[in-house]
Amino acid sequence: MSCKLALVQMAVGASKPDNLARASRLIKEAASKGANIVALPECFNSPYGTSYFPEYAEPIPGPSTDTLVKSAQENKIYLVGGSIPEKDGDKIYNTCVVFDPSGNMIGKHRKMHLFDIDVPGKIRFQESETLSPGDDFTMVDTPMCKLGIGICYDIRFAEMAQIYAKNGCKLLIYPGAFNMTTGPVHWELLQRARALDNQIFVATVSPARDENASYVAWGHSTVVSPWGDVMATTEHQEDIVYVDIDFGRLDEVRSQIPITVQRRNDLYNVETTKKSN
Ligand SMILES: O=C(O)CCC(=O)C(=O)O
Repeated sequence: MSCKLALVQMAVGASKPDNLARASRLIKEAASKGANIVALPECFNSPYGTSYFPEYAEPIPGPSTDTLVKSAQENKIYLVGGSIPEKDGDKIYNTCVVFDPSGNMIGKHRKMHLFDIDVPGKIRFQESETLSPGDDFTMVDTPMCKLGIGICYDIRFAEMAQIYAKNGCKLLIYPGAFNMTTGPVHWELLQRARALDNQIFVATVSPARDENASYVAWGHSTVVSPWGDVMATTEHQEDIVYVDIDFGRLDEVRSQIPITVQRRNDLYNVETTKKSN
């Protein structure tokens, strides 16, 4: 089984209609090059920042997801819709919605781990000032593979990726927007770690860098293989990263270095503690 994955590293600005139009145009371009799974970056319809989230937030379904439905249908692709600030009652979430080629919503992930960090003199960011965390793992079945979805800071939590891998996900997609402090050292390292630990494919999709934005994104959307090597990547400008994924590679790596069956689950185990709803 194989797929052609496209990561749309798009420029995001202050105008929501412009962001939506740009996303639609780039999704179409990716599909015209043969991609059957297309992924957008975190916060693709809004600048990234806690003061912007309440202003740009909208319900799901809403205008932004309506645009995504149309793009998925018109281009007959699986669409991992980056993320948008989602308004639900008096709460706002950072949410990724996944559509099938008929435009059906087949997954909805609310960022589980909020990006609250403080690196003195470098970066302080507190998503929890305006966002609430989601409480659900998001695994999506496609004919090509089961996908696991996380958003940005979620990638720092190894347990989440382990639970996805344990449940049969072969490709993890993290729309994300690292920054100029953590990006250079942590962005690629984290995705290679998640890929190598779990022997799965990992993809990250960033917005393009805007030096004038209040939050400057690192860029470097990337795909890593189960062997831990970078299969495809880019710099920080607007770009589309393409990669052909052969899921047979995953079985190959797992049989060569069989850590998945060598785990000492008699001594330790990673599992969800979430009670079912
Ligand atoms: O973990 C990091 O360094 C960056 C995370 C981030 O930017 C986010 O979660 O949106």
